[in-house]
Amino acid sequence: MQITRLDLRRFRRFDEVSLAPHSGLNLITGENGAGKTSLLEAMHLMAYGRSFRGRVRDGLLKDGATDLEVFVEWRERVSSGDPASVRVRKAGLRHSGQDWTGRLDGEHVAQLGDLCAALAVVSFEPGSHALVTGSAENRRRYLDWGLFHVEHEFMPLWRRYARALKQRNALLKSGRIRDGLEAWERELAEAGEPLSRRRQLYLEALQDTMAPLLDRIAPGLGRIDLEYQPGWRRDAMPLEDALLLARERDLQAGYTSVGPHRGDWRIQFPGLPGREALSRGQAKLTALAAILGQAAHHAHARGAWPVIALDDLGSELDRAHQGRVLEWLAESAAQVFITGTEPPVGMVDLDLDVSMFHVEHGRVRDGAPLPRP
Ligand SMILES: Nc1ncnc2c1ncn2[C@@H]1O[C@H](COP(=O)(O)OP(=O)(O)OP(=O)(O)O)[C@@H](O)[C@H]1O
Repeated sequence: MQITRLDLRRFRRFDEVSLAPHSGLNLITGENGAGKTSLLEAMHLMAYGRSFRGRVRDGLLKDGATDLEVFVEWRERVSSGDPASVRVRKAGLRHSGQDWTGRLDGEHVAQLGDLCAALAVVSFEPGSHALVTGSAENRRRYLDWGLFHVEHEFMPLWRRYARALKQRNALLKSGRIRDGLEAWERELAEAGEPLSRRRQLYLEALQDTMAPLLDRIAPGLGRIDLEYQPGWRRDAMPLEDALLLARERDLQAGYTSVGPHRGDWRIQFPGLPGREALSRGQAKLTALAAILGQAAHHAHARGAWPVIALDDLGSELDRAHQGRVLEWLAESAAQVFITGTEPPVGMVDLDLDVSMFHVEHGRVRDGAPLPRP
């Protein structure tokens, strides 16, 4: 996947701005507050239906404006037929007041999820170490995003599970346990068991891409093990039994305490002394390996790389670590966006082909070429 055009209107500080990125590495520089992150945020918004700067979509609309627009055009390889054939796709998103509307390839989309399914972007930003050190929700969302893009059957399963969970929780809250609680528990189990299995298999596959990647970019961290936690004692009993067993407690609490919605996964570092206390830089490298490993898995499973967006890559990583990450990125066939107030120091050491952009005064222009090593 390669984004060939990004247009923003009345988005954050931009009145109207356009970016025509290239394949491979794109570096976007600019002073603090110039709007570099906002450019990546707009791509992320199109690909996820939300910003990476929190759940709330408020604040995206330029001060004083009544609507915003994001337009993305990209090229992707057509999976069947001639391997060299590509198609151009276009997606638009408009937000006015409370309403969001989307268009994909000239057609109105019924739900923003259709845009998310079409455009695959993985984002890494200074808060991404939450994937390692933050709440389980970050890690579940990460797994589910990957599965959503590589397995068509995952989304219907996930929706079925979410619906049954909502129903069971509503019954628990109202105390009306005779109104079909058992049927909803069966439904939860029927959707939750395969959902959980898919997550586990996906995590096992990720271990194969992530472990060598982390070993390459941060060799000091040693071996890793990804450990899946299903959200109930799956080794001891099926989900339906676990729900039955938790029923009394759940009635008291008014919500469902077991199931894949409480699942999690962990990265273990068996060889690392003090492994519970990764430094911020180490946590950042680990989260970066998780995100890039997911991109590599996506490329393997789908035959095309997602777009990789790395906000402020240089911060908290020393020169050598930056260099290793950049070399890996340059060897991949992915389109990559990197932002920074300056070119990352690790980039200057390498003889890489980088397209340069500079954001200033609400505009994007071509940036100065990198100094050669
Ligand atoms: N809704 C809005 N309307 C107008 N300006 C906004 C809005 N939201 C954010 N801004 C401005 O946009 C800028 C933030 O942009 P962004 O975070 O993309 O900058 P950046 O170049 O990534 O900065 P840094 O290098 O400091 O991370 C700030 O100057 C902020 O005041």
